[in-house]
Amino acid sequence: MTRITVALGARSYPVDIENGLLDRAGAVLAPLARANRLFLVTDVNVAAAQLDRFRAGCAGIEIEAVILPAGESSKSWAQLEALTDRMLDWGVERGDHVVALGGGVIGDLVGFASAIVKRGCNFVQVPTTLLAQVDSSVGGKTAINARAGKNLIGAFHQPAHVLIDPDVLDTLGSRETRAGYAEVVKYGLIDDPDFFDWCEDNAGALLAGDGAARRHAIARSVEAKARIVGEDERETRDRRALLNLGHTFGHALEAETGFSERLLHGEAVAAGMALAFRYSAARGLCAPDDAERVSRHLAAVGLPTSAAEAHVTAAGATLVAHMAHDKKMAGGRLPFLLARGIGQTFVAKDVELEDVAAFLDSERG
Ligand SMILES: NC(=O)c1ccc[n+]([C@@H]2O[C@H](COP(=O)([O-])OP(=O)(O)OC[C@H]3O[C@@H](n4cnc5c(N)ncnc54)[C@H](O)[C@@H]3O)[C@@H](O)[C@H]2O)c1
Ligand SMILES: O=C(O)C(=O)C[C@@H](O)[C@H](O)[C@H](O)COP(=O)(O)O
Ligand SMILES: [Zn+2]
Repeated sequence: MTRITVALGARSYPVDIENGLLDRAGAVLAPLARANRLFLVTDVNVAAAQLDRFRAGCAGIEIEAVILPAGESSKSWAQLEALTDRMLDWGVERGDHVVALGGGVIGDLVGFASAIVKRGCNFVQVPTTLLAQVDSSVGGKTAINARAGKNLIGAFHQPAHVLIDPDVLDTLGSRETRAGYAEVVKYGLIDDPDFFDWCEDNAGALLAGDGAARRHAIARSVEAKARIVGEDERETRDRRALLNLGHTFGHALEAETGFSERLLHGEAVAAGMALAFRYSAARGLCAPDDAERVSRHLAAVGLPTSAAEAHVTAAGATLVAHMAHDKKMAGGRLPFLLARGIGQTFVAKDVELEDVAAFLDSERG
């Protein structure tokens, strides 16, 4: 088993990565289950694909399973209200460990519900998508979407434990696997050019389900995320913001598609990263060859690399209006994650939104 610790003082926690871990989840969870009972939340697809396995792995523990609709639309006030009521009806106590079995949608929603019910109870992440295993289950960002935009209502609330079983990815669809891969590539682009090289060489194997490639990608990603979160848990030091590479553009694209299945989060991030690199090149910050290399790799695995490929035709001004709701906004200015090259992402604080709008319009031809 690989264990990576997210080092946050009293709130530190382990991220365990092991094939078949779901079948042995009870060994970790039994000591966390008050009165031998666990409250678990999942979605319909994960319930069909993995819940029986999870239950078998937790033999002897009584599991109250809440099964929600799948997809981004579950990160809503309506689902949050229904879920928190279910938790209270069940009699959840602060010391309980609520289990989030699913992708980033379930993790973000359950994490937020756990942050606010009784002013905070424990939760455990059992991520079942590539995206959730490499990114969303680690770091304690929890949220639902608001009318004004993505993840605008939420809390920082760290899980008590993260259990990653790469085998659960066997049942994940290829589109969802590809979308999660965008967040893997992100770590290479932020500050690890060797890992980007590895991605170029191994994406095919990883996406085809090769076990060694999967384990390497998951462990390297979790190590990077744990390190950055440990340095800047609440995104106040220009460090954690690096994890937002591609997200300012990406969240605007997601908002434009109404947070629907038309554009998955990872697809939006892929297009957003390609846009961030092209915008960096347009400003003379980064070599055009680097920007082309990023797009070439994302396109090679079937991810979108522009607003048009993400099926968004909106004008630059419309996309920039979505960006104005970004949580990074400070003093009326929006910091942007730009790049000086592959593995050289930085926080730029001198970007004018009008300039971004003009760049986006220039992309429309
Ligand atoms: N909190 C964070 O740090 C963070 C980081 C990245 C993304 N996110 C959020 O994560 C969300 C996207 O997460 P996602 O890509 O995991 O999407 P998701 O949770 O919607 O899962 C994608 C689809 O795969 C299905 N699924 C999940 N696991 C499966 C399995 N093992 N077998 C079969 N089907 C399975 C789900 O039912 C769903 O239909 C977005 O809302 C994004 O904002 C949060
Ligand atoms: O953990 C982080 O920090 C990230 O930025 C990870 C992102 O992949 C993730 O999508 C996150 O939810 C975006 O953060 P937000 O603060 O822009 O909502
Ligand atoms: Zn993301």
